[in-house]
Amino acid sequence: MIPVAEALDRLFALARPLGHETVPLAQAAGRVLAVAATARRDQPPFPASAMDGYAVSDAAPGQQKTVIGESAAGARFAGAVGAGEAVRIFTGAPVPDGATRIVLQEDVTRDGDRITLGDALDAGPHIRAAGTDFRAGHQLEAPRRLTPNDIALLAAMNVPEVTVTRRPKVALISTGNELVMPGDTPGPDQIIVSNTYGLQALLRDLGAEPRILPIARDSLASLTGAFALMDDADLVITIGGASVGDHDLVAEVAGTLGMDRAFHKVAMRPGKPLMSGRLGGAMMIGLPGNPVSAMVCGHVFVAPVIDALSGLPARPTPRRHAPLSADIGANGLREHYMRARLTEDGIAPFERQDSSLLSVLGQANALLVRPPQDPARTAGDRVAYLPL
Ligand SMILES: Nc1nc2c(c(=O)[nH]1)N[C@H]1C(S)=C(S)[C@@H](COP(=O)(O)OP(=O)(O)OC[C@H]3O[C@@H](n4cnc5c(N)ncnc54)[C@H](O)[C@@H]3O)O[C@H]1N2
Ligand code: MOO
Repeated sequence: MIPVAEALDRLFALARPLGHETVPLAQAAGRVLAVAATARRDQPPFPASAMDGYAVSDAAPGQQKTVIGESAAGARFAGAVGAGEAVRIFTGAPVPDGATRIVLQEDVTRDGDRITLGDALDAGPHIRAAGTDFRAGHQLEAPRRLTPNDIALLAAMNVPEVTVTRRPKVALISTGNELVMPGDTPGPDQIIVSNTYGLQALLRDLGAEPRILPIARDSLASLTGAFALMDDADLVITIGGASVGDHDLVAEVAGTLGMDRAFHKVAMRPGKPLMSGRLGGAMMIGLPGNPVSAMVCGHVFVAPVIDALSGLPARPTPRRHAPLSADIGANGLREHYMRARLTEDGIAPFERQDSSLLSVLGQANALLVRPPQDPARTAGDRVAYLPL
C-alpha cells in the first residue's frame, strides 16, 4: 500500500495542464486566470469625494462660504474653489481644484447660496486620491481561480475579457450490472447509481465540464463500448469494478485499450483501490465503487487533479485544524477520512463510518483526517480536517 501523498503525486505526474481561451468577464467567475490581467487606468481616475457635502479650501467652525457651483458623479465642476467659496459635491464626484477637504452636509446650514459651517467639524478630508485603489498597470496575477471579488476588481480595471484555462472535459463511467439510472425501475437485485451524480456535481463546482456516459455492464464488450464514448475528454473517471472480484474488469479493459496502467492500493479509508494512467490523449482515474469511497476520493484526489489540469499549482487540498469535541479511539494502518461534523464546539466523527453510507456523508460537513496508527485522542486535542 502507498500513502495518499504518493498516490496523489502519481496522479499529478499524469496531469497535463490544458490550453487557454479568452472569455468575456461575465463568464469568467470560477475560471482559472491563465495570463495576468493589467489595469488600463487609475482607480479612481481623479481625486473623488467620499461623502455628500461641500468641497472647500479650508474649514473652521462657524465659517461662512458662498456656494459657487456643483460637482456630481459623472459631471465635474469646471473651475477652482477659493477661500470663502464652496462647491456642492456628491459621493464619487471629482473634487475641484483648490479643495482640500469635504465638509459633510450634516455639518452645514444652508441659506440660498450661503453656507455656515457647524460648531463641531470632523477631521475629514473625505477625499480619495487618484489611484488610491490601484494604478494603471496594476496586475491581477495568474494563475488563480477567479472569485466574485476578482470579477469586480477586473471590471474596475476596465478588463472586458480574460485569458483562462480551458475547462477540463471529464467523462464519467459507472460500472456494474446492478446499477440503474435515477428514475428508472430497478430489478430486485439492482440499486440506483449515485456517486456518478455526486461526482458530476463536485466536478461542476470545480469548474470542469463533466459528462455522464451510459452505465457499463460487467462485461468486456460493454466496458469497451463505454470507453469508446469518451470522445475528446481530458479525463475519464470510472467508478467501481476497481477491486479484486471476478467482475472487476476495468483494469483489464483499460489495459487492452492501450492504457499504460498503474494500480495503487492506497493506505486510506475509505478508498483503497485506485487506478490511474493515460488512455489516448486523456488521463484516466479509476475510483472504487463504494459510494462514500468514490466521493471521498473525489475530494482527496479528483479535486486537486482538476486544479492541476486547470493550471493551478499541483498540491493537496490544504487541511485545516480544529479541536476534537469528543474522545476518539486509535486509528489503524490506513489514513482514515472520517465523516465528521464541525461545530463551534469542535469536530467529532459520526459513529457509523461504513463506506456505503451516503446518508451519513450527507450529514457531514468535514472529513476528519486520522494519520495511520494515530493513537487514541481526547476532546480538546487539535486534529486535521478537510471541509466539505
Ligand atoms: N476481497 C476483497 N474485497 C474487497 C476489497 C479488497 O481489498 N479485497 N476492497 C473493498 C473495498 S475497500 C472497496 S472500496 C470495494 C471497491 O470495489 P470496486 O471498486 O470493485 O467496486 P464494486 O465492487 O463495483 O462496487 C462496490 C459497491 O459500490 C456499489 N457501486 C458501484 N458503483 C456505484 C455507483 N456508480 N453508484 C452507486 N453505487 C455503486 C456497488 O453496488 C457495490 O455495492 O471493494 C471491496 N472489496
Ligand atoms: O477502500 Mo473501501 O473504499 O474502504 O470501502
